[in-house]
Amino acid sequence: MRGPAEANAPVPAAGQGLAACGLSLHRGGRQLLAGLDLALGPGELLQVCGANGSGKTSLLRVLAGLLAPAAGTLSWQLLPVRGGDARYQRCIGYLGHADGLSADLDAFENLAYAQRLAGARPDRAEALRALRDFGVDEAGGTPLRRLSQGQRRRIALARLVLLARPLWLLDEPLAALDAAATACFTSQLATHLRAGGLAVVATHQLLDLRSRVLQLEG
Ligand SMILES: Nc1ncnc2c1ncn2[C@@H]1O[C@H](COP(=O)(O)OP(=O)(O)OP(=O)(O)O)[C@@H](O)[C@H]1O
Repeated sequence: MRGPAEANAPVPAAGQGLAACGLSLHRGGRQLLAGLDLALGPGELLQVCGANGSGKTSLLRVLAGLLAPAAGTLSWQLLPVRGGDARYQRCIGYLGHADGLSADLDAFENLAYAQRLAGARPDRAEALRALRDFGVDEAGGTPLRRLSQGQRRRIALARLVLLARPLWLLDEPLAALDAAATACFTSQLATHLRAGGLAVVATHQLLDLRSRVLQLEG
């Protein structure tokens, strides 16, 4: 059942979680965001929709600290986020259009690398569980260059779950996924939210979960 997704719903007061205040952004000579406020608390999902070029990716990159807005501020857990903020970066699970995986490594090696980068000890059993959750455990030993785009996307999503960051910022997570993988991802996202995680998802295909929806007009 689709939850009550409210388009451009009123923004709750900023508090624990992610808050953006007065975000403005120009790109390619166009104003994409003008004084945007948003706040997201534990267990909340924001879906960002809009036509091609309306600014979904740009907004996610601003929220991830990868792109500086022309104006506005960002805060996380009530503290301001500054460029290159390591405290904030450790809390984000960011997945862009590109999967950010090495094509020369297999899934286990990619996941182990990601765990090491995150300062954790690689755990093959945990990696196997995450790959199994996305139905790609049997392909786990194959270099990614020999896998399909959808299989690679599944592995990138398994990495997201494995790293267990509280704030997910996801750009078109359903790209290249079939119906089974879409259902797996939706279930994993619901589990993340139930556990108090937060998520901002840019999508052309609304997820069947209780959420707020931000419609960008571009
Ligand atoms: N690197 C860049 N330099 C200059 N302008 C850019 C750059 N990347 C994007 N833009 C501009 O920003 C606008 C918004 O792009 P963005 O990728 O955020 O849109 P989007 O809503 O994610 O689109 P899509 O649905 O196609 O993924 C684009 O129309 C483009 O004009």
